[in-house]
Amino acid sequence: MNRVEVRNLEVTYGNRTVLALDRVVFERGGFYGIVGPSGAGKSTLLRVINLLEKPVSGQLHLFGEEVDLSTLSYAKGMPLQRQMGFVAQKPSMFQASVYDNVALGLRYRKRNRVQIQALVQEALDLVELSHLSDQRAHTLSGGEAQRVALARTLVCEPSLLLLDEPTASLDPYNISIFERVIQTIHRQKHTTILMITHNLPQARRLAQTCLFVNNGRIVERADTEAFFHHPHCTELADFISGRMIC
Ligand SMILES: Nc1ncnc2c1ncn2[C@@H]1O[C@H](COP(=O)(O)OP(=O)(O)OP(=O)(O)O)[C@@H](O)[C@H]1O
Repeated sequence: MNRVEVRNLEVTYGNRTVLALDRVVFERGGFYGIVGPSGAGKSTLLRVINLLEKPVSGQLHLFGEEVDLSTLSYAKGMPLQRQMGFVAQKPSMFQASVYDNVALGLRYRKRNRVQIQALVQEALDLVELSHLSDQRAHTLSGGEAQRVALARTLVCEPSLLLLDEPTASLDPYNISIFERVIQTIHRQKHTTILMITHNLPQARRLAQTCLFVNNGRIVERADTEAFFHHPHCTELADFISGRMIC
């Protein structure tokens, strides 16, 4: 996979512009933390990249292809979307077993039964939930369900993993498993990861580069160490110290 590059992006709701970006590049294999106050436009950015949002204007360079976002057809978007994985804050489980939930994407991709069994087993082992394979997914605890959602995404081996506050509702035990899994995937598969989080220590722990989004713009971007230790703009300094009034 090549870099992900967004250019000339404008997203509006009614007459309000909620995201306006000239250019942002995410290098292949990078782990990016996206932080910023509520309503800044972080989720909108991830939805645009995941082709779930049709902006007024914008170009996307994705998996070596140039995409005009405002005119993108379903037929062109679908194969690109299949190379991405998305985990949101709240997992939604299908009314089926844990196994079937994780197998779903592989069945869409027409993998054979033996391959599916091996890959689902591997994904459930990774999130430490093999023992719940036969359990109905809608009976899982919130933390277990989120780990199943992660397994369901990773089993399809996405080149680009989009995470939108994935651990916001989890307890420390589940957070540590979730973090360990995405670090492993990043290290072993060189998956590009974009993660929105309100948990600043988490962004510091995991991300190589952080971006600060405020009022629909990327106001600052830096290596994680510099981002937290030497913020350039006052808004970021205020945000990090908890002084920002949203
Ligand atoms: N479908 C929609 N219709 C109208 N306004 C919307 C819609 N989706 C998002 N918005 C608005 O766009 C702005 C950006 O929303 P977005 O969800 O991207 O923010 P965010 O930075 O992810 O916030 P949070 O951290 O609270 O999740 C917000 O003001 C939100 O109310």
